[in-house]
Amino acid sequence: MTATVNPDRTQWDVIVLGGAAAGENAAQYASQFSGLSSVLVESDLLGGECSYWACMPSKALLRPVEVVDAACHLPGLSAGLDVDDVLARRDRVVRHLNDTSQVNWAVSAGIDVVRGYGRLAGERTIRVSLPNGSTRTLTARHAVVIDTGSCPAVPDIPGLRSALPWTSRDVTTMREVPRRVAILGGGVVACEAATWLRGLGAAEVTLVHRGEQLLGRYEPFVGALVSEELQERGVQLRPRRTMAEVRRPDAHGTGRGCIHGGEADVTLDDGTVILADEVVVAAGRTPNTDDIGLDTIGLAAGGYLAVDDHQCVRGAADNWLYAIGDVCGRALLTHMGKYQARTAGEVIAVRARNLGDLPSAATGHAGTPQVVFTTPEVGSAGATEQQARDSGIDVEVVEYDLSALAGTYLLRPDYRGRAKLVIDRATDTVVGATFVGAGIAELVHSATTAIVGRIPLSTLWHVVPSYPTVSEVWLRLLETLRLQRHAEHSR
Ligand SMILES: Cc1cc2nc3c(=O)[nH]c(=O)nc-3n(C[C@H](O)[C@H](O)[C@H](O)COP(=O)(O)OP(=O)(O)OC[C@H]3O[C@@H](n4cnc5c(N)ncnc54)[C@H](O)[C@@H]3O)c2cc1C
Ligand SMILES: NC(=O)c1ccc[n+]([C@@H]2O[C@H](COP(=O)([O-])OP(=O)(O)OC[C@H]3O[C@@H](n4cnc5c(N)ncnc54)[C@H](O)[C@@H]3O)[C@@H](O)[C@H]2O)c1
Repeated sequence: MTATVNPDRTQWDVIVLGGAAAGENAAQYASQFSGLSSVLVESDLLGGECSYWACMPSKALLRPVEVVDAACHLPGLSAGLDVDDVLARRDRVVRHLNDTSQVNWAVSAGIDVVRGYGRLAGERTIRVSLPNGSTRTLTARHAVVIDTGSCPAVPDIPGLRSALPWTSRDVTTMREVPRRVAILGGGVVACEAATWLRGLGAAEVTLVHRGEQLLGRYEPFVGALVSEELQERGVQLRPRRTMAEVRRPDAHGTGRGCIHGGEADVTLDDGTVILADEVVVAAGRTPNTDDIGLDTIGLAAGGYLAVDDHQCVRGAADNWLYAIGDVCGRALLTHMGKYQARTAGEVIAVRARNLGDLPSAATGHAGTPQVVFTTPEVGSAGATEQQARDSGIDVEVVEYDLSALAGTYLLRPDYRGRAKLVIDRATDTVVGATFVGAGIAELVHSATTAIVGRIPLSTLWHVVPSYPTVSEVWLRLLETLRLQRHAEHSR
């Protein structure tokens, strides 16, 4: 949809470059109660990666797989899925790649939208290449916010690029399910994609990753449990490996989400060959900063934009330049980008109107939550044990087998899962929590609350979980800790 903005207007108080959900939040929070005017400059769909090619379509594909899995493990039930219907629902979830409702929201919030590709052209100035080939120069009275996001990193492996592999955009918008898939990567995108590809009928799915364990940024038991379950579902794992060469003589561009040509021969670095109908690259992200005019303000292109806790870009004088979302590299998650955006928007309003104290995004990052929607789910908040130790915390840990709860037994009799808390002995508060298992996604917010709220364990004892729910793990963890401490003191 084309937004109607006076074509002769050149100045706003705030310009947001990149109109993902975070950019929308930054514009909203800067303008809402301050009277500041704001404009979003967007080259593609308003709403960004999350709405159309990442979080929303991936979760739309994963949910039916999870429901079938849950039903198949509950005696008395059975379930099946219709792939065409699942893909059709995914298309509805991404609104058939139409951003009209997002543009309508922006207009109703008093935020202007300019369609085109923007680049910095000096301080507080954005030059936009418009779809009709002309350019338009916009200036900001107060601030420019960069929310240009990230794109898939494609490693420099011989033959990989010319094989036209699928990236996250193809695998989330897939129109057909390849029979044999070779995935490069062992992180969140790779594990989630393997789950839905296999769940939707791919016969052979192989994950090739260079780490010791899948999901290597989490507590070690996470990768072990997810690997076990993926393997039981027939996914082949190739840890400590990479692709040495990809040969696909008949690669051709058939469109996003369609199989990009003929068979691919994927040779691994140990010489084994995998035959695949599609190759998926899920090997991390690259920030979109290589072509946004950073050189015009003396900043280097290509890297993440380092920011302070007001989301102000380091190295740009006078607090006019902010960065939010993936591009600042703090946490590549939609909800954290939106948190950074709310902070940046309020900081801009406070600075423009001399309103006093500046909000900071430090506190929320200490509890950074994430849910990985594999089967089983993985949920975490705050630090892992290793991260806490590395930051100098005197750490105490406690773990609990989630299958021992009445709540999880009722979910499924063969429940498998684990929970772990990382505790700061000095303050007797939780600084990190990790859960793996079915139905743990909604537990994560309780952990985030405990961490960000620095709730002492002595108070957590009075936060009584309902019976029989998975939340009872909180009580069991405290009881296990109590036993541990008793044993420690009696030694
Ligand atoms: C497959 C997948 C699944 C994911 N699932 C989840 C999940 O479940 N939960 C979660 O929290 N996170 C998830 N993520 C991560 C999440 O998608 C990203 O963290 C989030 O989308 C980043 O948002 P952003 O604001 O940085 O920008 P993006 O969403 O990357 O959007 C940037 C926008 O800027 C525009 N743009 C870029 N350059 C310019 C320019 N020069 N001029 C004008 N416009 C420009 C782009 O067109 C785009 O619209 C997932 C990621 C992937 C790949
Ligand atoms: N549910 C969610 O919250 C969700 C879902 C998807 C993505 N995301 C976010 O998107 C971001 C990107 O995810 P991702 O999985 O692409 O990246 P990642 O950085 O999490 O994982 C990259 C993986 O690729 C492997 N790898 C990289 N280069 C390789 C090579 N040459 N050979 C073999 N293996 C290689 C790494 O070892 C790692 O396992 C993450 O930060 C994640 O937080 C979040």
